[in-house]
Amino acid sequence: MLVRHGDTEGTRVESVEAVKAKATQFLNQLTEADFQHCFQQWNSRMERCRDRQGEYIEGDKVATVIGCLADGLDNKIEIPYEVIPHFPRSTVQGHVGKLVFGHITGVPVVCMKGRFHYYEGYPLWKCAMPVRVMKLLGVTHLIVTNAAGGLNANYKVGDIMLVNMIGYGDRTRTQAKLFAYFKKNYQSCSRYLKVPGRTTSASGPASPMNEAYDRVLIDEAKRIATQLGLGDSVHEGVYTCLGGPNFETVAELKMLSMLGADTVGMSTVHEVITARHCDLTVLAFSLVTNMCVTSYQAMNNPNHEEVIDVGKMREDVLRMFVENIVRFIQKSKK
Ligand SMILES: O=P(O)(O)O[C@H]1O[C@H](CO)[C@@H](O)[C@H]1O
Ligand SMILES: Nc1nc2[nH]cnc2c(=O)[nH]1
Repeated sequence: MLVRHGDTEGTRVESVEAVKAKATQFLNQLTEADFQHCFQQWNSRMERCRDRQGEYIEGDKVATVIGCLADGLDNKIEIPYEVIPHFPRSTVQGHVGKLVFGHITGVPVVCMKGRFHYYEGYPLWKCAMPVRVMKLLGVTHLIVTNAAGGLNANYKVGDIMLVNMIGYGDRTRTQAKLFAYFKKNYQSCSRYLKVPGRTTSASGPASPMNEAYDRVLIDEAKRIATQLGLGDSVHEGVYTCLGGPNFETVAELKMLSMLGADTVGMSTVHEVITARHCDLTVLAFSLVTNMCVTSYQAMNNPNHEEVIDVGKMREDVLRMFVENIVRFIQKSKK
């Protein structure tokens, strides 16, 4: 499932408060039973899909969060978020808001056309909810992509960075929230997700994150990059997620740089935490859509248009890259 590079056409910063108000109102009405109901609905909806499409539910599936990939899938079935019970809505302008099922080189996949961000007013558990839905659909591997600012001075616009570690601008609060959520919903979630070997504790179920990003997939992705002639433009590094929707101040970037961050974005981390909690194998990468401005003297400013343009410019490369990774995943499971 991944990210709509080239799919985002503007962050509706001005409407965040309105979205927050709506989301809060919605959440206030949401009960644990609703959440369970949502998964049950999904199961039965997907059962109906299976009747029609057979192979979509059977066998191993890969999920990618990549909007541009969704367009190129074979045998597409599109399900708008609106018709999925309790599913969030895409509020970022240009995010189509559809789950797209199909095949990449014969492998069944589901892609998100439009993902959810904290800055849209959704709580993090809700931003990551599609990952749980994917687990329910039988997904085994999650390829998460993001548009990010390049903080590492050796990177260039258009480069790809394979994520090998986790960071979070507001990590403690984020994790506390996620744990609180897991704790509250663990029993019902685990029943549906069939997460083996997980136990509750005072702080919630523990998911080790030190190997969150699968080493085999990272190494294979690097090999594929070399094979595709992308060698010099593909790196491995640390992604940091901040809340957005604003880009960072120079001071924040200096601090993140000192802490060892290589790219900076506004997504991915909560999705990966959730994916690991339900035992999905994860590969994540950033597309460097702009270089972070780390000098007070610099005259250029990052902007969303640049992010979109670079996403579009690199769409073919991303597609080729992900197709090869998907092929490897399929081969390695035989
Ligand atoms: O993280 P993704 O969703 O790839 O997109 C990133 O790019 C946008 C900023 O232009 C923000 O939405 C930020 O989150
Ligand atoms: N936070 C953040 N997100 C981005 N998404 C694309 N570029 C950037 C950036 O520079 N900072």
